[in-house]
Amino acid sequence: MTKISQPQPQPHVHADGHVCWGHSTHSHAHHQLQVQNLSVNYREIRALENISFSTECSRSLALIGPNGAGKSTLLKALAGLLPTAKGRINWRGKPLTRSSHELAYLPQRGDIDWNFPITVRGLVEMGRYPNLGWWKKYSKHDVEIVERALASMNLLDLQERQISALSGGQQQRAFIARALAQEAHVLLLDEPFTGLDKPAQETLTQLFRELTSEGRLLIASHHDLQTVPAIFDEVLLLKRHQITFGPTKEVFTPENIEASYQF
Ligand SMILES: Nc1ncnc2c1ncn2[C@@H]1O[C@H](COP(=O)(O)OP(=O)(O)OP(=O)(O)O)[C@@H](O)[C@H]1O
Repeated sequence: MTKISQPQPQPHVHADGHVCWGHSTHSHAHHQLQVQNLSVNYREIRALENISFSTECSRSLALIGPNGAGKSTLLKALAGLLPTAKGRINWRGKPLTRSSHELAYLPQRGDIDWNFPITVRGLVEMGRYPNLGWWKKYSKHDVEIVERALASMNLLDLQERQISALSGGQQQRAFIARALAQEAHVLLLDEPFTGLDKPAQETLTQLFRELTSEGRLLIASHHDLQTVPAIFDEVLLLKRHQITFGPTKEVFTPENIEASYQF
């Protein structure tokens, strides 16, 4: 059987200078994520009510709000891990589904079993699973992509190490490398900065810049209000319902923060 080689996703520059990550076969419109009137329930409890926003490739969006505001719920709904009670989630004009290879979800650190016996390389190779054919055999192309993902996260020296034997920052990098190996366009990250020391936070901030500059869309829940303007260009303030959404410079104001946290 002949394997038909897939075109590789890569950054594309639009006529207006905007960069989008993806395949050359994708439409030339900016890759947009549109969330319309989204509500999510846990059984009879409504966790999110009427969320609407629209963002696109090359952006980094922070989900901000107090404990229980619905940040993780929104990320899980975007990842297709929770059913929506109402509303729509569209990516590039079509409903976003869990099976989309273009989307990678990184759970909260506490939700990951760090003692699971797997090496860094094994974890990153898992990122290729959705892209493999039914015969589940790695091609040279898959190996190259795994190598590239390990290299870009500076993990080549640690690739044979068990994930349980990494520092918090290294573990975070290993999970992001898995998302890169998946060649995901949209990265959904649940509290990626939590538990990282200052140097690791700075490295992750720099990595965010690199990922958005090559046209990916990053959406992350975030607790440290001080660092929001330096890391994220858009903000969605939540308290089960939507307080506000927009560019950080415009909507990340003391009034809106207070409305969300009710200090
Ligand atoms: N599995 C579940 N079953 C029932 N209710 C849940 C479940 N998971 C979360 N909830 C509830 O949904 C609401 C939103 O929770 P969510 O975890 O999305 O908040 P969050 O903003 O991520 O909070 P935190 O900052 O504490 O991580 C909370 O009231 C929470 O108790």
